Amino acid sequence: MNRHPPPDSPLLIGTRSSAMALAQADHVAELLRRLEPGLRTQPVPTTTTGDTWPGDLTRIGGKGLFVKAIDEQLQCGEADLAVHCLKDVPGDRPLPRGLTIAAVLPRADVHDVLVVPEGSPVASPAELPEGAAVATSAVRRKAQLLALRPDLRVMPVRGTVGTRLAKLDSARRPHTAADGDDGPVDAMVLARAGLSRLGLTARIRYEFSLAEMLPAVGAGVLALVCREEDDAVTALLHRLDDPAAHAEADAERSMLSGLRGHCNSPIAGHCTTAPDGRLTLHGMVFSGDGSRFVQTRLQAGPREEPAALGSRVCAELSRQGARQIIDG
Ligand SMILES: NCc1[nH]cc(CCC(=O)O)c1CC(=O)O
Repeated sequence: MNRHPPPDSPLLIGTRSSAMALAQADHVAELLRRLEPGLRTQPVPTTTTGDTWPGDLTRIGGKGLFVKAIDEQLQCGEADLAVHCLKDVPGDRPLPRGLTIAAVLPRADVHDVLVVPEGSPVASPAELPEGAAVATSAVRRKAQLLALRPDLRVMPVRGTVGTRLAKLDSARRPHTAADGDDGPVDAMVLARAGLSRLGLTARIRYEFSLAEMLPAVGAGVLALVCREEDDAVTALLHRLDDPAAHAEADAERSMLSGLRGHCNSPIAGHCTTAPDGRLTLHGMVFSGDGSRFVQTRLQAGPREEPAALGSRVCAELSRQGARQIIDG
């Protein structure tokens, strides 16, 4: 089925209105123009509940809120495709009805990085003073920070990457009860991929190794979502699909959904593709304070589907006691 008439109207790209989301939508528009030089696209920015709510996201439905509003735009025809950070797409439930991931773009860098306030001499986690405050709202990052440095005080932080950096740099910022922030911090953990999309990699002071900080499931992956019935858009987007990144994403998300990892479980997963195409999936599940964890790293069998690898890693983590650690 073709898109709603008129057929020559621009392809509408549903996106959040944050700078990172707009940059991602722009990037996809550029890729589409390279495929189809005559194609016109138009971003349709939306401010989601997740963007406007200043407090703890778990109280209003979790970080799935960022994608929910955009998915609704797609479902009701206000947008023809959406660009989602796969990391933000909930792993414990199927995509909304009628929507499909038509493509996964080549994967960006998956590493988490440490950013410090402008002028701070700190160059690594080891150089942070005893009891230093580090900002992140990701339970996965918190657990792994505490595993590295149990003395750190991990502080919640919300907002777009730009807002977070502004908070980091303003040593004395007004405290509002609603935002759950607790005064100045010594450092912040962010994803390299996000900073890179904003042209802000100069702010990176230290890159965590994968052994120090295993990434989130879907880290660095942009997923292009559209209506399943929209054959023309599905076929167009499919031409942008990166099969290796797609397979890695499928393996990681299969592990995540198997663990029924709701958005606040400290779960990390990273799948890589060997030159011969064989996938290896490393999965970890942590207790909230990082003091306990289970992990496994398994390679796919010769003809094993990515999702089957994810299930096997999930089963092995469960065998090691992942469930008890998640339920705490
Ligand atoms: N939760 C916000 C979010 N979603 C995706 C990215 C970065 C890009 C990526 O890893 O895909 C970020 C920012 C961050 O975690 O620092």
